[in-house]
Amino acid sequence: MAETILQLEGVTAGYGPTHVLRGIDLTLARGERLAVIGRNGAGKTTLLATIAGLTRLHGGTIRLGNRQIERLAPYRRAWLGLGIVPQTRDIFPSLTVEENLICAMRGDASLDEAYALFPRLKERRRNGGTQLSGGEQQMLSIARTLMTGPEILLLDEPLEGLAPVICEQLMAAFEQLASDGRRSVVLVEQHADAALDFANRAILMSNGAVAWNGEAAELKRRSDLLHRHVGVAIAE
Ligand SMILES: Nc1ncnc2c1ncn2[C@@H]1O[C@H](COP(=O)(O)OP(=O)(O)OP(=O)(O)O)[C@@H](O)[C@H]1O
Repeated sequence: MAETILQLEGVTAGYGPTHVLRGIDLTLARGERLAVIGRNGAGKTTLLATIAGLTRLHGGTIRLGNRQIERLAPYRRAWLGLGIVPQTRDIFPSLTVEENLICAMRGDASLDEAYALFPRLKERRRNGGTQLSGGEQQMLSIARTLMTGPEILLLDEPLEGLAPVICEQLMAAFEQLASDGRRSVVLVEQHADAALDFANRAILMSNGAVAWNGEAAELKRRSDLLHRHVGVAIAE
């Protein structure tokens, strides 16, 4: 059985005094691809943000490998191998593409690898952050997180608002990133069909809790669950 790389137990978290996550238990194995599915406001972003240390933790534990990390600052979690690509992308608009990448670079990360994954970024390397299309900004946000050398990549709705052709390119890049089985990927996505095709495991979130946890392929067949928790049916 693959080694457990991330484990949440009884995690309750939110913003200030507000509780959004209510007792989350979750494990992630090395090389696993986990899809996180749920309606707007279910707590998907809050789950990723809590793993990355960006919310107020009210209770529970988070282990990364054999370390307990729930009290560590976000930058220390990043050093330990957690990389988050936020829904807001958060690229530095006054820096060029290359400068955005260089300022995140750690260890043996290389620009060549980032450019091999997203050749479009190489073409745009001297452009400022504000001169990029939405798809290019998303590629930059992903590539910049990769410069930190994450073992776990947390992707928050990376396809949101992007044209189908760009979505296909991004999904192909995720496939490539997960293909050697060393990196784990957690993908929060409204496009449940694309997320479930990519993932091997999935959770359904509802009202700040995990309502279902199992094989992604099984969830794809469970149109009753998808209907109830997401309001969509996936074409056969
Ligand atoms: N900064 C914040 N301060 C207070 N409450 C927040 C904050 N961010 C989110 N919330 C609340 O937390 C709940 C969960 O939000 P969250 O963004 O995690 O949901 P989500 O499943 O990611 O939804 P979406 O698909 O719309 O992004 C919502 O009720 C939301 O209003």
